[in-house]
Amino acid sequence: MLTDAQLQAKVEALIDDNTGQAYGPVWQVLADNNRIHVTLTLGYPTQTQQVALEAKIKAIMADPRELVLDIECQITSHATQGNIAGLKGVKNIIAVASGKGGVGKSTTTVNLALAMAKEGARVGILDADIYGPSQGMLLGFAEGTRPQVREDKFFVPPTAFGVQVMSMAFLTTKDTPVAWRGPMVTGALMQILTQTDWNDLDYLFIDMPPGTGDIQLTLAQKVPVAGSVIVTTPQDIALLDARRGIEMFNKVKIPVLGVVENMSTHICSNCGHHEAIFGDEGGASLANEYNVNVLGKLPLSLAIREQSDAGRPIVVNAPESDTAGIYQSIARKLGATLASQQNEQIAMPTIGMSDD
Ligand SMILES: Nc1ncnc2c1ncn2[C@@H]1O[C@H](COP(=O)(O)OP(=O)(O)OP(=O)(O)O)[C@@H](O)[C@H]1O
Repeated sequence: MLTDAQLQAKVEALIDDNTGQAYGPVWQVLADNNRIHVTLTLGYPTQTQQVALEAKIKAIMADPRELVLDIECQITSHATQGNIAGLKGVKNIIAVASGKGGVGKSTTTVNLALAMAKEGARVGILDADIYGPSQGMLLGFAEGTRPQVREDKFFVPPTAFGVQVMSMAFLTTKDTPVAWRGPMVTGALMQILTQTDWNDLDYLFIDMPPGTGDIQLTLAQKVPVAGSVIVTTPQDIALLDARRGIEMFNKVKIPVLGVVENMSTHICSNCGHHEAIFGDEGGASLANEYNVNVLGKLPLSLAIREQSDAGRPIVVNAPESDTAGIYQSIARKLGATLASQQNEQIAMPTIGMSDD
């Protein structure tokens, strides 16, 4: 039988799919004659990998004793740009942005947020896409949904599939935002952000307005963000726009945690053939140029659109599908990338609603 130290060395050398590197000393192994108890402590959630990881550990240990694996997740709060005050009730804000409209930013945000929740994190979504708020529809909220207001002071975010959600659309009529100009939009969004009673979130995803204009820049300066994700399609023009997105975040010193390439291949619904109709590897060349990772690639898929339109995004509607698996993998990589930033927020004041 292997000793604890030998078992420990084996698990430490295992490669973490989410980082591409060996796990290292994040394990605790305690074995007796019948049982090997392994505890893995990570800075990001990875609940959906439990079964696969157990199988991997069993295979490398080749030991007849019973294996018990506990995965513990300790998500810390990461520094914000310029160390601006964080948001009460939220450990990390992740901005999801695109250089231009219609590339699937909202669809990606909702599926990523739901995937992160499935991995075991506490998650929220703020729909800041003021001119086309769609999170309410994507999550199946009835039209006219309004948040509760507690003590005349703060909004209680409605929840869908365990995710806390706030949207300007919950507070306005259909025509309101169109008439607003930039400063009103950013003012209103900051107000919603800080006056919502976010309940103990590990990650708050912000569905940013598309583009890289004044509104986006102001938000990127004011919202206390831990990291950003750029959604792009492989077409050249979208890539050009995505560059502006990356440059905007670089300018305000928000880490770009990765690029998600959406609608990257078309899967024929008759024969299952994959075709890169918008070209290949666009996201990868963008990521190389700016030294950021491609977190994953989503196919152009009828199921993604249909299930989004029906208010049940694919991650909850078809959790066993290959596509849902891609979102899960992206969510884990995103969490792992943020955790690897090693820039923990140290006892900073927070902004937001307080009870006094
Ligand atoms: N991978 C995909 N496969 C098929 N359809 C998709 C995919 N991603 C998004 N869509 C569809 O494309 C349309 C635009 O997506 P979405 O609203 O998410 O884009 P957006 O970038 O947020 O747009 P906007 O600029 O309006 O905010 C939607 O109808 C959505 O269902």
